Amino acid sequence: MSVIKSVIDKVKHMDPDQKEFHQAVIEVMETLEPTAERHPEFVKNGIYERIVEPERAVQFRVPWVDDKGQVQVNRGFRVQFNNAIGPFKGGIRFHPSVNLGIIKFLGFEQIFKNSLTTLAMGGGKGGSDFDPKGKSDGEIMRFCQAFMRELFRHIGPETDVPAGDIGVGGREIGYMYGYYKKIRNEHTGVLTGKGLEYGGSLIRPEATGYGTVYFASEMLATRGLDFKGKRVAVSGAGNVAQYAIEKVNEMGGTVISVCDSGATIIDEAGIDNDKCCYLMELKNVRRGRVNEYADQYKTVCVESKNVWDVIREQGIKVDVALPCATQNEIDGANAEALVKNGCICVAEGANMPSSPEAVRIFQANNVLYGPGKAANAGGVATSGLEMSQNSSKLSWTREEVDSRLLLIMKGIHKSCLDAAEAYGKKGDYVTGANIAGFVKVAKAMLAYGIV
Ligand SMILES: NC(=O)C1=CN([C@@H]2O[C@H](COP(=O)(O)OP(=O)(O)OC[C@H]3O[C@@H](n4cnc5c(N)ncnc54)[C@H](OP(=O)(O)O)[C@@H]3O)[C@@H](O)[C@H]2O)C=CC1
Ligand SMILES: O=C(O)CCC(=O)C(=O)O
Repeated sequence: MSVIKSVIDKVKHMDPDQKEFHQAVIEVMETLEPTAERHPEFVKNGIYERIVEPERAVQFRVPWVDDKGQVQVNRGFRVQFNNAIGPFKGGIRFHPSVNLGIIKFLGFEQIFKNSLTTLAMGGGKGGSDFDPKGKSDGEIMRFCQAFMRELFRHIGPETDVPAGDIGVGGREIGYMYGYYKKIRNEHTGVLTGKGLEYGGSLIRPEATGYGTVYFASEMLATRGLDFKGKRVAVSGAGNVAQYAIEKVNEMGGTVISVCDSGATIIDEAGIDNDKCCYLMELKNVRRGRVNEYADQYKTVCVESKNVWDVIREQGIKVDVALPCATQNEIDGANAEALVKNGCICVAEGANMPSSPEAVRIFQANNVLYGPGKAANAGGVATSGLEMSQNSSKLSWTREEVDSRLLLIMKGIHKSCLDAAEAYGKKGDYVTGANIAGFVKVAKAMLAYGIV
């Protein structure tokens, strides 16, 4: 039996209920077969067995008091997956669906993504099953403080540097950083995505969305195409979606959709910059639902369905798809429909938003398909730039950070294509991203011996 198959079997056997983690491991491992043939030293030193096992995974109790004075208890996690090339690095997710398997899938993906950025960052991820929806600002603050009351002992600027993800934005980072500073009595780059006044980087809020569009633009350029005049479907309405919309508008495309977990909006006239500002205020300040957008602009609003279901059911034409909400939002039927409706490019702002069947359909139909670990790496890359600025106690201009982000995304695109070609899979961004990300980490692990 090949080492790859035996690693996959072992992962399934050890944690049978962690289905998202299995999905991520299978997707990566199946493309790494040729690296085992070319690098027998990786096999001999157990690199494949070791890379699927987190360095450590911490689970903890998060007790907090709600506005009615009642004690609530949530579960917190931090999975420190691999620090071969730098401190553990990856976001924190607050969402009721969070469990150990989801955090492990995200932490595992982060290893390869962070490696692709070329910056010195290992892979990690954390979160809680806490649901921020409908909570008051005071409740969010008390929860963030309770979460940090345990997390602080596991993190540090040279150890593990968390950031935001679903349900964790600037407000939550502020509360967590403020509490860390209080109990450790130190001002240090222990979190990224911080406010500009206390060590954050310009462009970090924009970086994941902008980076995804930069990556898509590079993919389109391989076929002599660009965003001008393209109809673009975006899912989600949060951080990544908002700045993807802003960048698509700048590049001359028309974004026709957004969604949250309550509804999908189809705006045939396009979500222009004014409407995007409205969406940002709605989501980031008023913390409302996207159906208010439909009331404001008299657009189509389909309750309880995601963007991809609506596009399939209504036969909506789309040139470029940017899934920016959550894992497995595009299933096989949705992928078939996107292909049928003319989609030529999919760049994943979210982590693992396409199911394995959807990925197969995109690739079989020659769609330019950019997996999340490459396409959305701009967020963590800019977190890496925030860490650099914190270490040197400097703040770079918006132009400087954005130009570095663009260069990094171009570099990731090239690394994916180069690795794919070097391993006989020309144009396959999945294989390219996995191999390019993996080989660097594997070589570092090899250098350390068995630890
Ligand atoms: N923030 C970052 O820097 C990075 C984020 N990512 C990934 O991007 C994705 C989005 O993250 P981000 O924008 O930060 O998170 P946000 O919390 O800011 O936004 C998430 C958006 O997706 C929607 N959403 C979540 N689940 C569903 C669902 N099941 N159906 C429909 N809509 C849903 C949310 O709606 P609702 O509010 O109703 O839940 C919300 O509008 C995630 O996969 C994340 O891991 C990747 C790299 C970096
Ligand atoms: O900025 C970071 O550290 C993490 C971003 C993130 O969570 C991700 O890339 O999925």
